[in-house]
Amino acid sequence: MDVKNHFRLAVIPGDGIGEEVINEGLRVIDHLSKTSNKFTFESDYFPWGCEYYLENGKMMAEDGLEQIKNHDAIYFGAVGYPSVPDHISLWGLRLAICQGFDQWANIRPVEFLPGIEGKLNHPNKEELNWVLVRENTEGEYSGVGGRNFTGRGPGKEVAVQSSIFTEEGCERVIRHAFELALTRKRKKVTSVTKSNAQQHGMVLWDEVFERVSKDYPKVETDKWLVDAMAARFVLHPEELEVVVASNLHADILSDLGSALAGSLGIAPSANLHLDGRFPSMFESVHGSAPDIAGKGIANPIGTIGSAALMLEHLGHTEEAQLINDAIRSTTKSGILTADVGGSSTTKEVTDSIISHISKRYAKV
Ligand SMILES: NC(=O)c1ccc[n+]([C@@H]2O[C@H](COP(=O)([O-])OP(=O)(O)OC[C@H]3O[C@@H](n4cnc5c(N)ncnc54)[C@H](O)[C@@H]3O)[C@@H](O)[C@H]2O)c1
Ligand SMILES: O=C(O)C[C@@H](O)C(=O)O
Ligand SMILES: [K+]
Ligand SMILES: [Mn+2]
Repeated sequence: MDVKNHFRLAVIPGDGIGEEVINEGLRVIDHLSKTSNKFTFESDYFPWGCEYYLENGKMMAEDGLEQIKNHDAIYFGAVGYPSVPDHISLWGLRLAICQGFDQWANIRPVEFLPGIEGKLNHPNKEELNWVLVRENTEGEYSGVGGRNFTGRGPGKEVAVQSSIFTEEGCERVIRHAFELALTRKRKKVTSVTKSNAQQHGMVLWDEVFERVSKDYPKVETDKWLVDAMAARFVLHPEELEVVVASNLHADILSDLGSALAGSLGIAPSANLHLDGRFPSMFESVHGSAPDIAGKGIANPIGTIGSAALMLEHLGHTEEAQLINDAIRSTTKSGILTADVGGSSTTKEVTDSIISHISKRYAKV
């Protein structure tokens, strides 16, 4: 994407800790804007989510997509709260945006930050980093299916939940994984499916992977069934570089990856639409964490890291790097929230990240 020196963000804090962490992310972006002088931005807030649903009967405004389609990017907190069924909240907001704006590549890096113990027993943890590329518009999230169409009585209900895999949908995300691999030190793409059991859609995926891989002779390839891949995340993470998988498989593997690295709270993500028609959306991998909401202890790193992905997407690679460096300096110095073994608050972690950004500019 071209460099945007001024951009408009659509900010959707959503529910639970979504609101808490998005404010921290905005504080970081605002500070960086002022200290770097490289970009300016304005943000429009959209108060959509479960509270909005309880008042209005829908998760976002009727013309919600229309209202945000011309923004340069969407900065998203998290959606979902026990007051609303999860499938209503997810379909009404996150999926409405990801699918409505054809954000077909969900990029989910897994990084091992210094000072965070993590849950992985590996000799070279700090050298590990891989990225999951999640298909983000179809597959198991097609939404196709239904209930009760047999008219059978209580205790005999039937539900159908179908997946849709299209050749074009598979190809664009697989191709993107190869392009991403070309930009990395180790050029390797691993494809994940469950084509032994899912003999239609996932066999199509495998065939497309095979075909696309021929266009990238310099990229090493590998393919695994998802169950074995879950084990491989734990046993041989050094073999992972770019991992491309379906919507549901990559969803599950991304939580596993972030837990291995220490916590769900540290994982960033980018929901990319790369065809120029709609904005992309940047959000943490985690959800609204109702169990810790309102306590001021949520880890803001996933959301702040997502701001770095957003700046990179908007052409500000150096500033994105500064955020990532400041995150690393902060974790290294032991300023950590409880989920990663510390006792700092959400705000204290952000303050530290901001102060590390300031230090970098003081040196220049
Ligand atoms: N993209 C999204 O907006 C998104 C992602 C996942 C879940 N959800 C929704 O969020 C709600 C809660 O889902 P869940 O409990 O399965 O997943 P969750 O990610 O919200 O929480 C899982 C566990 O991780 C912890 N955790 C998550 N983020 C954290 C952070 N930043 N700092 C510290 N700890 C953190 C939580 O406290 C909880 O114990 C549901 O409604 C679900 O549908 C939304
Ligand atoms: O799968 C989803 O879309 C919800 C959530 O688990 C996520 O990872 O974004
Ligand atoms: K999120
Ligand atoms: Mn998830």
